[in-house]
Amino acid sequence: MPELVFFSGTMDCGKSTLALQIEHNRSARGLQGMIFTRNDRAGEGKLSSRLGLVTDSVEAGEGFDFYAHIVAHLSAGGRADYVIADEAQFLTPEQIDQLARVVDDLELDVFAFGITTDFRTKLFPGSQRLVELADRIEVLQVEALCWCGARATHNARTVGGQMVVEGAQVVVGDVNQPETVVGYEVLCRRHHRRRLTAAAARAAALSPDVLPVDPVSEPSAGA
Ligand SMILES: Nc1ncnc2c1ncn2[C@@H]1O[C@H](COP(=O)(O)OP(=O)(O)O)[C@@H](O)[C@H]1O
Ligand SMILES: Cc1cn([C@H]2C[C@H](O)[C@@H](COP(=O)(O)O)O2)c(=O)[nH]c1=O
Repeated sequence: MPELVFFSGTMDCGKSTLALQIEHNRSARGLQGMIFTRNDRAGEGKLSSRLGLVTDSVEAGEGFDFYAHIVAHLSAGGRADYVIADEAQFLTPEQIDQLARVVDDLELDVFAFGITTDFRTKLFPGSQRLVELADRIEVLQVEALCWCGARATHNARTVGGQMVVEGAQVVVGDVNQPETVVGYEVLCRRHHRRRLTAAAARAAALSPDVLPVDPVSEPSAGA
């Protein structure tokens, strides 16, 4: 039975790598995939992983119709055994509906990859629709880690090195960026709530305000 599967996780947890592995394993067995992305950091029409792998893809922009595109491809004698859609958080809810129709009416597996929530911890519309429609939601097994060592569950955005919680939902970018540009950092919920990035935690640790109090000079309880 064909499925719509949503592989979700934070930024930098290996989603695009897994998409490329699924593509590799299936094409090695003679299957033909159709690969789509939107706003990949490597540029238009590319699906890229931080491990250095990259493949060509079809750029699924704002008005792109997945169902019509795939039907046209098949009608022209093309072959398609499965579909991969990376950066699926950027797709519109209508486009996710089209992907569900590809599964149900064209009987193709669709593997969608994306982050669930944005830097404000709000669902992306495309991810929300995937959660609503997917046959299966898979959380990536290689967990990204917060600076404290806990599993990272949230994405923080930094501007000038400071964590922000206001701004446009979509700003293409990456983790481990210099302070001068918009960057991202994955955090556990506790530290996302406290707006404590790795840099903020380092700064707080160095601040005299939080240095351990010398018990000798500390006034006694009753004083
Ligand atoms: N130099 C490296 N050596 C080993 N693994 C790496 C290296 N750089 C990145 N990775 C792995 O790649 C993952 C990011 O993969 P990627 O597919 O680009 O993530 P996503 O698409 O989820 O943002 C990291 O979590 C890490 O596991
Ligand atoms: C949290 C968040 C992320 N983005 C952008 C930043 C990247 O270009 C992609 C995520 O890519 P990845 O392969 O999963 O690392 O999404 C954004 O536009 N808005 C956000 O809130």
